[in-house]
Amino acid sequence: MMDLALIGFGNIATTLLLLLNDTLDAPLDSLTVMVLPEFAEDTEARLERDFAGLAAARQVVTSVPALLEARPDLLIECAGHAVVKAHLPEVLRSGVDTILVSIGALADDGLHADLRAAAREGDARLILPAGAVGGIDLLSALGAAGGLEVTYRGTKPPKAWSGTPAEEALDLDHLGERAIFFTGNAREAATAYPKNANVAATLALAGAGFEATRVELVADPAAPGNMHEYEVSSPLARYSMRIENLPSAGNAKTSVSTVYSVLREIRNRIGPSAI
Ligand SMILES: NC(=O)C1=CN([C@@H]2O[C@H](COP(=O)(O)OP(=O)(O)OC[C@H]3O[C@@H](n4cnc5c(N)ncnc54)[C@H](O)[C@@H]3O)[C@@H](O)[C@H]2O)C=CC1
Ligand SMILES: O=C([O-])CC(=O)C(=O)O
Repeated sequence: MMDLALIGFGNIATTLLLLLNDTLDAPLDSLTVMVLPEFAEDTEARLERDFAGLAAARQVVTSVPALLEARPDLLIECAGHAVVKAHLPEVLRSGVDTILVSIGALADDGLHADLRAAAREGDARLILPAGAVGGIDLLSALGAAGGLEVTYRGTKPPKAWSGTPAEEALDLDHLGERAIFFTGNAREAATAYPKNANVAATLALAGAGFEATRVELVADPAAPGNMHEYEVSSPLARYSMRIENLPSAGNAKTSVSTVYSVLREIRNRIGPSAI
């Protein structure tokens, strides 16, 4: 049915494989998972324990050349910005269609250009999923007409901002009320908050670009989840969006809907129709 490869075996990857296990009509031909060497043994054990029925053949690798030997039809990057830079040019140049989840990495214009050139060279496609946000279809369509104004606000409970520069501005453990700790553009947000502002980059890429997309980041002890709100004004349409996402059990920074967005991309590639 498909030779699937993943880079990363964290929250998104493992949840995605559980979903595929539950929803695919037929097993994958093969599943190749690339992890850091220190996680190889545990990952092999987990693949055999939980995903033996998901793919006819399963293997864990620790390098891109080993991954490419499996000749995957589709690769899903769910490992982080550093992996996008270090490994995806080679993957795309080798002709492997790639779903890039850590979209904020594309705030680096040079890297984005390299990836597009690699995809052209390899006759591969670089696929950017909507991830944790919605309305990307309309935003991207309106973008073609120009004249877009986009303002985005990302609000999460304080603990989702731990380990980020928000800690320098706020006492996240004792935050009593909502606090805006970042105001700037999408490039600054995606670069400074690589695990929390991929959505800002997605909106920028689909719409008005990294400089023109205004961003506010907020910690709120009363937030019902990871919230993404944005307003769009264009000569053709105006709309606003407010999404309250359930955080992942395995990573409070990442919304569960991100995994379903990747699942949608896979299903759209293997089903008889796409939506
Ligand atoms: N586009 C979007 O809307 C969203 C994007 N994301 C991004 O997706 C990515 C994955 O998110 P999660 O699964 O929640 O994170 P996670 O931290 O649970 O998993 C990342 C995994 O990548 C692995 N990894 C790191 N470097 C590696 C390497 N060189 N080779 C192989 N594996 C490596 C880590 O060991 C870890 O298991 C993150 O970059 C996150 O910021 C998350 C949510 C929404
Ligand atoms: O944009 C990100 O990096 C992650 C995020 O906010 C979410 O998953 O809700």
